[in-house]
Amino acid sequence: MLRVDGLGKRYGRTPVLSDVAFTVGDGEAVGLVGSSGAGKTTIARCVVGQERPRAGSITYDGVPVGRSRRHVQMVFQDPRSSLNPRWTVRRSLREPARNFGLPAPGADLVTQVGLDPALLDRYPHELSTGQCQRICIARALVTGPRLLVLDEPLSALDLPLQAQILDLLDELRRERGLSYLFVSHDIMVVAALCDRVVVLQNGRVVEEAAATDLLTRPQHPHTRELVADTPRLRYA
Ligand SMILES: Nc1ncnc2c1ncn2[C@@H]1O[C@H](COP(=O)(O)OP(=O)(O)OP(=O)(O)O)[C@@H](O)[C@H]1O
Repeated sequence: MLRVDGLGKRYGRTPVLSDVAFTVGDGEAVGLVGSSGAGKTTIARCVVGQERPRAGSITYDGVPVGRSRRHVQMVFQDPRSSLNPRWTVRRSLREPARNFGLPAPGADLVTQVGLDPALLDRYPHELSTGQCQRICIARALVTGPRLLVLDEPLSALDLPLQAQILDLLDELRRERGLSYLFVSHDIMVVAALCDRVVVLQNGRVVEEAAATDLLTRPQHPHTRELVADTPRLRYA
């Protein structure tokens, strides 16, 4: 289980996170929503150990996250810029395995994310954005993680592709028993994938609820705003 407790962070004198606390249970998908600047990416980066919080603790199964990197992996917003343009897909997938002294992944990993293994010898510029995001998801799976932190993984994609990647994430979670911390400004996308949602405003948690309750009975005014601001037709 991921446990975030009393998390605080400042950039210079500006506080960006204050006393943030939540958990992500085994096999659970938790959404982190909030408008731009709420602190979502900062939390995601703290969870994967890319940022050091000023206060609080983040543990995975009781171990500080900095020491459980293999089990907590991240998928970023812009798949194209998060792949090395000079590396083939094969190399991008081999690198995390090498870092952790694991065997190089085979073609089956590429198949699992819905791609043709022939793509292993291609470069990112030869792939579509959707294919790049599938490769980034595959890359995050190389170390056999238990938790994926997904930071706006759909925002570079058009709507039909968003739905496809959501389906893939849902399937991978069921097959592998993964947990997700899914960061998004879009409460509908989060509700489509997640069991539980944490709502953030100005670096504070203002509401936490089951995904279904959040849409039908939002409690906090900011949650109501987020629900009202999102087009309702998608993923219905
Ligand atoms: N490296 C940094 N230096 C200074 N301020 C930063 C830095 N990174 C983020 N911030 C500020 O911290 C606050 C939270 O940013 P963060 O990116 O975590 O929000 P967010 O909810 O992910 O927003 P968005 O949806 O726009 O990505 C913002 O006010 C942002 O300007």
